[in-house]
Amino acid sequence: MQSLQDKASEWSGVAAADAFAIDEVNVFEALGGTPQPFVDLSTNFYTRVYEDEEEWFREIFSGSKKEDAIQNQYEFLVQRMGGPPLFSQRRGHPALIGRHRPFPVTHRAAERWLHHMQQALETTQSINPDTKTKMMNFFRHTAYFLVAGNEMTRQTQSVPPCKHATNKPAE
Ligand code: HEM
Repeated sequence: MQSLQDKASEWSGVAAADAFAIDEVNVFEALGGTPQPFVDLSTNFYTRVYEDEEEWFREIFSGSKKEDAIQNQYEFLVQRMGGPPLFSQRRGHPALIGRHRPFPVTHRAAERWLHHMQQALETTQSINPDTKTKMMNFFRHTAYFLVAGNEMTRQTQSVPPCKHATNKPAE
């Protein structure tokens, strides 16, 4: 059976090695060792999401306050990119597939999410070009990993561990 990682690579067009190039250096330290670049990116991203002209996509986020969504995302990114475990301290294990279970994470939604993230990255000055490329590969792969996970959770309750939420090897 094709694993979620394999599906993520196939659907996103990003090989696992490129998706996890973010683990080859400590991105958090490379960007100055403060949460600020991640706050900038998440604010930029969610401002686009909450103002999206496509109502079907904007609606997916209607259950959360924009400020909370920004905090959840930037704390996750700080942690995942090599900084302190801000997300887990406040929210627990990232468990991304489980946390996205209430939402329609379809191929179409993934493309819209990635469109906003691409634009947010392009207009965030505090992240250098090389890091932007690495982060976008991680985002593309993760988005499709979540699409594959969303399809799977409709069939089963248990989800396998993933490398998208931790840089420790999958068990
Ligand atoms: C594929 C399309 C995606 C959709 C439609 C989607 C949708 C959502 C929604 C509606 C929320 C709730 C907002 C909140 O209250 O925080 C959320 C939260 C979150 N998403 Fe996504 N997401 C997608 C992709 C991603 C990707 C690619 C990542 C990581 C790289 C990600 C990471 C997160 C995190 C960390 C949270 C906060 C979870 C929590 O604190 O409970 N999402 N997402």
